[in-house]
Amino acid sequence: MQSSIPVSTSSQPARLSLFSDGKVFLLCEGEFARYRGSAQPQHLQAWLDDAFKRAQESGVEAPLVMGCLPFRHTDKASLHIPLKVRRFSKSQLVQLLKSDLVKPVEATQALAWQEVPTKQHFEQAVSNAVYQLQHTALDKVVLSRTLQAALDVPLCAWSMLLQLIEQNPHAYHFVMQDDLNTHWVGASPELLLEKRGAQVCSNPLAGTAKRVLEPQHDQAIAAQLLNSLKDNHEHAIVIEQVKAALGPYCCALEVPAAPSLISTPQLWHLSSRIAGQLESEQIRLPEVLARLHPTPAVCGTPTNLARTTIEQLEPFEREHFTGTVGWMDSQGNGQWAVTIRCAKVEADKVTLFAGAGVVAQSDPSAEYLETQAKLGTMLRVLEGAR
Ligand SMILES: C=C(O[C@@H]1C=C(C(=O)O)C=C[C@H]1O)C(=O)O
Repeated sequence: MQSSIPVSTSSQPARLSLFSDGKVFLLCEGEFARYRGSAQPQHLQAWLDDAFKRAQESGVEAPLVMGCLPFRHTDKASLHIPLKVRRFSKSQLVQLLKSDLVKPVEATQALAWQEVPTKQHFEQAVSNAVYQLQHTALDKVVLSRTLQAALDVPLCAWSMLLQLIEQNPHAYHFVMQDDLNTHWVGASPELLLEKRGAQVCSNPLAGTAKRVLEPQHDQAIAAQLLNSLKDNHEHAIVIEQVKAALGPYCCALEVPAAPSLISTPQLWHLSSRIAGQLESEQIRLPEVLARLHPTPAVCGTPTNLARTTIEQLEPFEREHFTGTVGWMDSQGNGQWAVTIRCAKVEADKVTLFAGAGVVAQSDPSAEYLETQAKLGTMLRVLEGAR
């Protein structure tokens, strides 16, 4: 069976990737094995079992798998087992980035952003979705858009990471190298799944409002979000599905009765931290991830109808955007964040992504503004990263 597993074994010390939960920063160097195969859990698990065994036999110390699982189960996963994993605190990593990893680029370039789809097409897509939400079984769908810019001078993903850490200290930061010239960089506020022994945790976010500088007005916006029927409806749909996905694996599951508020520098979100105790520690993380992903925070409900609607209405490929990014050890413990507030950085192009949950009461121009506010996380970074 070995030949059907897409394995590559190489040692390219230049390969670097990073994942953090805002406290511990895992810097991964080199590559013992790479997986560019199906994201289906049975394929993934077969590769993981084999690759971890070979890594241990070859003397890789405490091997981890790192990488991204795409939005669509039918797209390819991008995972690797690094040769070496180093753990840093935030201040240690920032120091390392400044002294070693960040290459200042002399020429600055003003990025000429192109909206894909255009504002008009995005708002039209939201209107079409609202019609379907009012007339079909569709309950919620998340529609997204991109900003794309050509690059005269390559962007340094590590320099972007440094800005992200400084501007968004409380986030899941990541830099993942997809191929030699492609990095995914971001600071996600959303935990899809964490597993430590038999303890699992998920912290879905859904329901968003843009923050303002004036503190009293900002608090009023937060209070309005907490009381908004539309946003609570969007949120409840996600919580129901996360509960249904985790429930069968757990002997105990704690779900807050109502959402609370969390903030990023730009946004308020409705948040629910769901904690569970697995019936058995042997339950495999990839299987639970596959059951959970995609939640209606990034896809919609019913899931298949939402997926079809997204394929009909979004004129670009999401690839890793709204997938999941993270790490797992050979015991199946790990952390996986939702791949949002991110950029795909290629040699000659950068793409930013953002989406918004659409329900029957949605207003197209408000959803456009919500995506614009979400794009602000990466736009702010690009102002200082070159
Ligand atoms: C899809 C994104 O965000 C998701 C959608 C949210 C919403 O609709 O309110 C909130 C957080 C995320 O789950 C994004 O940031 O691009």
